[in-house]
Amino acid sequence: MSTETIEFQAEARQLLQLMIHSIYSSKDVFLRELISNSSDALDKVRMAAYQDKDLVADTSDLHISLSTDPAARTVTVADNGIGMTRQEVVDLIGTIAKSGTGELLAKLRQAREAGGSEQATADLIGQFGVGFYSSFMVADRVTMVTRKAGTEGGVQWESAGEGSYTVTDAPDAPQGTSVTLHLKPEDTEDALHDYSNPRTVREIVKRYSDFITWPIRMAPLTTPAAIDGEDADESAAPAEPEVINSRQALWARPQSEVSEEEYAEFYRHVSHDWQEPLETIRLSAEGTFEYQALLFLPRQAPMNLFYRDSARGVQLYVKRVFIMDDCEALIPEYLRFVKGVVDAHDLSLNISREILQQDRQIQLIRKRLVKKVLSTLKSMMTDESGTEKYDTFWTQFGRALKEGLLSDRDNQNAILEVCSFPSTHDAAKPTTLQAYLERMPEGQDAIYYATGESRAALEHSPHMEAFRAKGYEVLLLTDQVDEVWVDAVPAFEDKQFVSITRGEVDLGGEDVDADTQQGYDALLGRLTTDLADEVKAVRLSHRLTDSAVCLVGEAGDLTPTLEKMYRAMGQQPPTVKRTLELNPSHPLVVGLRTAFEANADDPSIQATARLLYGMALLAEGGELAEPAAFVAALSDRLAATLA
Ligand SMILES: Nc1ncnc2c1ncn2[C@@H]1O[C@H](COP(=O)(O)OP(=O)(O)OP(=O)(O)O)[C@@H](O)[C@H]1O
Repeated sequence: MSTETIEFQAEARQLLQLMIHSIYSSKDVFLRELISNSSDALDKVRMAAYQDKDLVADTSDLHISLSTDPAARTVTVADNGIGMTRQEVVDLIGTIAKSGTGELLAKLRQAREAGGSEQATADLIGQFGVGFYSSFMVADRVTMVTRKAGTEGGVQWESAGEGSYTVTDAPDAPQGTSVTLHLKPEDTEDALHDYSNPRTVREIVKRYSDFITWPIRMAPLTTPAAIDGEDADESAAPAEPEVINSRQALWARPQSEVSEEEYAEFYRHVSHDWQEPLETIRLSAEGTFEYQALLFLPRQAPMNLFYRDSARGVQLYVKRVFIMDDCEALIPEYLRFVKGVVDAHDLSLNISREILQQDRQIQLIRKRLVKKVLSTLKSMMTDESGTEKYDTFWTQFGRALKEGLLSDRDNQNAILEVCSFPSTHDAAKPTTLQAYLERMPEGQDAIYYATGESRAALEHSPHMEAFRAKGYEVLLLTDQVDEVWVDAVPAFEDKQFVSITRGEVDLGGEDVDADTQQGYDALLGRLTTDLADEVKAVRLSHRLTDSAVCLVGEAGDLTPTLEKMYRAMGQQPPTVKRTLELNPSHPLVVGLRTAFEANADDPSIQATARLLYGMALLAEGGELAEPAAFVAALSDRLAATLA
């Protein structure tokens, strides 16, 4: 196959355009991205050679080499790592195969059209982890030559970052990948430095990639003639390539010697994030079973946090040797946003993913990581100097963390301790459960909550009336996961979670007296028959003060929101009938009883029963099955009152 011209996939093209016209203040980061890719490629070839003894790959001198050519205005980042096949080049470089890409691009466009801040746009772009494409921030043409380890013959890829790229055979390509950037003119005003100057390159490597464990070699200039800033001693013998990174694993260095900036750069390397981490967590164990971990909480949720393909887990090293990315066995799914590295000293180098799941050491490490993450969250939450970090964390990752209430029973309480929930106490700020308990008035002995689709609907639902009257705070739970965990978590600090929309409530108020109850028995029986298709029963209510009616479920029943969620997923859950509760002191209910007692055969009784049921649905923010029938019945009733 000779030269082929191929169009970039539409999303890739859009993203490239954004990169090219990028307003990133720091264009230097392209180098970090390329070095990071090379480092990954070296990790991969070492692992591949280890796992497949027949692989014809050269792993004798794995390294990254940088070279510049000031005259030609190029800079090249090369590695002798895993490389790519022709098909991989097309699939990995020409397309973006991440779920959520379309939505994020749409958000970006909106942000731009709305004149959003440059930082906001940059943060959005950063969520893509644009890696290789960042080359086009500094280059107007990029050439990549690559050969997959263990295969013959390579390919050359080239593009100006416009609509298409070319792929050509490169029979003599060495193992690995070499990326050459044909640099745009220097433009200091636009923070576009002269990346063909070795000194500039060296400084950037020191700043961003010092910890990379592979040697990064800087080739000497072939023309030592006066390069601005580079000490050229013409009498000296031709210099050897020089290793310019210190190669020290951050997690193995004493904590006091590692700067925040170094942690931040390392975080960017492992996470592909462009921002700083929100929190850095270190832990280590010595003795018979030794390991170190360096974990990070990101500042922003990745776009695919709630997609199935969301990568999870931290990197696993064994005695400084990279073993695998995304090691799921080390981190439970609900902590999938945690990034970082675990370096275990006593594992076998050729441990597989399957074996890892059962390895006792790994299970122990995982247990400790989880506890440490949760205790870190607790410190963030109770930090006396402010809870901004915790607040950011909760906004970004609270939804994911709450999944742990279902999947990690052992840590249920520790998770509850670091959760926050919107509540009726303060519309602007969610509350912790501890704070809720502290505010509980005398006489309240449960944690009350309501689940539903929006805060507004819950706040105005009739179910809330008696609680408001009593001054009891109610948690307003509107995330999908809330519908599920509330049934799985019995209590917090001995206080039960009680739904205000399910079961009978007894707020210790005045009971409906026996006479009233008796007076209503016949009507309740009749309404239960009339509404048999819609409700389980009709009874008098203890929870209404202002409204005439409301619907309540039984504890453990599917809630209306859950039913809807199942339907949205294409399932057909059994329809759950609820109980209709009437407020015996409401004029409408009193009037209905009078009408019923006057003439039990009056057809308007049944019509009113249906209207009451519809009203109860509407008041809680629900949807009527037949809105037109409801409206027809309502206009009939209204017309009758005017006649
Ligand atoms: N030097 C390289 N050697 C081998 N494969 C590479 C190299 N550079 C890039 N690739 C392949 O191309 C893919 C895309 O690279 P790119 O930099 O765009 O994104 P990424 O590194 O996967 O992650 P992110 O998009 O989060 O930065 C990589 O995942 C890798 O498979």
